[in-house]
Amino acid sequence: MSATWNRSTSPPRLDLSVRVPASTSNLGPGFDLLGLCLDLFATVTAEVRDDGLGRVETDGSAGWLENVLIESARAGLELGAAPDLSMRLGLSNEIPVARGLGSSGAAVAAGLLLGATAAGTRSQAELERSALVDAAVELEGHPDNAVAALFGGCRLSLRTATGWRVVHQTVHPSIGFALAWPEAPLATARARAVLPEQVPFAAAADNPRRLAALLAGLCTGDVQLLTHGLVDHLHEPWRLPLIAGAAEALAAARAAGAFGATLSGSGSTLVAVGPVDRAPHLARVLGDELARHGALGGARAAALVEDAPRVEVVRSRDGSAW
Ligand SMILES: Nc1ncnc2c1ncn2[C@@H]1O[C@H](COP(=O)(O)OP(=O)(O)OP(=O)(O)O)[C@@H](O)[C@H]1O
Ligand SMILES: N[C@@H](CCO)C(=O)O
Repeated sequence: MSATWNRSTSPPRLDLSVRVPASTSNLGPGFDLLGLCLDLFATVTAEVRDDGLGRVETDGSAGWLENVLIESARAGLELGAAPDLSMRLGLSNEIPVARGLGSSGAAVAAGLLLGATAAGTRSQAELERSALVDAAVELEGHPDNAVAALFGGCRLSLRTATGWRVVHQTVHPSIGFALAWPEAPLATARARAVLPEQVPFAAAADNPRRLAALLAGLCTGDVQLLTHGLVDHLHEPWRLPLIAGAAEALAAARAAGAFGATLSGSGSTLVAVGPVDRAPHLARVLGDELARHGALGGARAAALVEDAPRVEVVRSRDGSAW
C-alpha cells in the first residue's frame, strides 16, 4: 500500500477496488469446513472520504448484497480503528446470488478488505488478512465461503481454542469443476432451516470417512478416493428435495463420467467434480437435466482460483492534487 492521505480543505479521497472470487463449499462431507474458490468474480469499488462522518453506503448497484457489503466494510473500518471514514461502494457481480456460490461470502471478504485497507492507508498500519477471519465468520455465520474468498484457493477453517485456524488444501490440477444452477434462488437461511437436529449414528460415523477420502482425493487426484469422498449424509439428503431436478442432474453427471456430484454450498447450484477436460461437458449434462425440470439459470465449467484477492488503489487524491 503506497498511497498516503494529506488533510486539506476538501476531504481527501481514495478510490479502491477489489475482485473477489465465488466459492463452492462443503463438496459433500466438508460441511461448514471447506470452501474452494472458483473463477466467477464480484468486483467491489469504494470511494473513501476522510470526512469524519463515518457514512457507509452503496451506489445502488449491490442488490441483495447491499446490507452485507455495508456491514462488512464498516467492520473493516472498525477493525482498522477508522470508523469515521466514509465509503461509497459499488458492485459489479458475475456470481449468481443465493445459489450456493458464496456471493455473500465474497461480499463479506470484499467489504472487510476494502474497509481495512482504507483504514490502513490512513494509519500506515496494514491489517493482517488473518485478523479479518473472526469478523468474516461472524458476519457470514459460517466460515467456509467467506474465508476461502479472503485467502483464495481451497481452504479448511477450523475453530481452535485460540481462534480460527485456516488451512490450505491442495487441489490436484487434473480435477475439474462443472456448475449448473436453476433460475430460482435458494437462500442459505432456508436451506439451513431444513437440516435436522440429529442424524443417525451410522450417518455421523460415515461422514468423517468420506471427508478423509475427499481431502486425500483432492490432494492426489485419486479418482476412487474422490468418488468415495463426494458423498454426504449430514445435509444433502434434506436439501436435494428443495431443488427441482437436482437428484436427477447429479445422477446424470455421475453417469456421464463425473467422479462425484453434489450440492454447491447449500444449493441451488450443483457441482460435478471430474476430469478437468470433461468439465464443460459435465456442466452441459447438469444444466440439461435441470432445464428438463424447470428454468435454468446457467451452466459452465469453473476453474480453481488460487490467488488471494488484492485491493488496488485506483487513485488517491486530496483537494489540492485533484
Ligand atoms: N429472497 C431474497 N430477498 C432478498 N435478499 C435475499 C433473498 N435471498 C437471499 N438474499 C440475500 O442475498 C444474499 C446472498 O444470499 P445467500 O447468503 O443465501 O446466498 P449465497 O451467499 O449466494 O450462497 P451460499 O452462502 O449458499 O454460498 C444474502 O445477503 C441474503 O440475505
Ligand atoms: N456451509 C454452508 C454453506 C452455505 O452455502 C451450508 O451448507 O449451509
